[in-house]
Amino acid sequence: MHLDEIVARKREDWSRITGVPSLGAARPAPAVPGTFAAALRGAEVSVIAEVKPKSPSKGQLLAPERAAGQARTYAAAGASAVSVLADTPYFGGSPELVAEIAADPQVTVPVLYKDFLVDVRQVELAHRTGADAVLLIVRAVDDALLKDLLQTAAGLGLDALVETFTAQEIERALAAGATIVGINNRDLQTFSVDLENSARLRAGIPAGVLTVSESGIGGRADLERVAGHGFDAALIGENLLGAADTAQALSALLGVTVGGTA
Ligand SMILES: O=C(O)c1ccccc1NCC(=O)[C@H](O)[C@H](O)COP(=O)(O)O
Repeated sequence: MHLDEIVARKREDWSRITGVPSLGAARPAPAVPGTFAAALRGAEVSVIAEVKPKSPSKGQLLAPERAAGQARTYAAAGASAVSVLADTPYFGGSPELVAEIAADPQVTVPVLYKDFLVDVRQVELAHRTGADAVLLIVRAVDDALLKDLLQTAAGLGLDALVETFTAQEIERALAAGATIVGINNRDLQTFSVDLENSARLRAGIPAGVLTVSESGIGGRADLERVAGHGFDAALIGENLLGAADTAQALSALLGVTVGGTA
């Protein structure tokens, strides 16, 4: 199930939805613009840890009943932000899961709403969950819609992580006004992962724009490599979720041991 198929299904689903779905509960405090961006600044390289219950390439990664607690574990172990899948059919998440995590007082870090956005109403839905930021995938939309999504997010106080895979997509992201640009190491058509993609494309992003290397990042050596290429943050899912002890795996990745610095 590659990106084109996922995006086609999202378009079809949203063409049938009227209005913006209600989440059945009052959303928490309004989003504060810049919260997610601020969390990525400062540290040598920040980690956005992902709550991804399953994936098309790897199948089940996290038992559904453990998904909400996983965000707490990540926040306690030093993640700078958490990314939570809102997509149900392919990734096993939901907007309700994002809302539960965003409302959890023990999740003390910003929350990224992770879905395949093809309609501005999805940004409104993300806002209702209490998330701090949305992911926008350049390849999934045309330039006009990308701008609309970015402007809608900004109008609601949400930051946007704009995901790219090629130099041309980086240009499109910047032209649309992106201030946080992600470079995916996973080719979403073939699922092959190559960390060199981040290294190759990093120079195309000007100073002042926050940068995130996404996918396929494993141990401390990978994170150091990403930091060495000047990235502000790394988005990491599978390699943390596959560890026997995710808190310990994240601490090791960040170079800290419980109670001190490694
Ligand atoms: O993760 C997948 O298999 C996938 C398949 C199709 C479209 C998107 C997909 N992943 C989206 C992501 O952005 C990753 O979940 C994220 O970058 C974290 O990657 P990883 O650390 O490799 O889990």
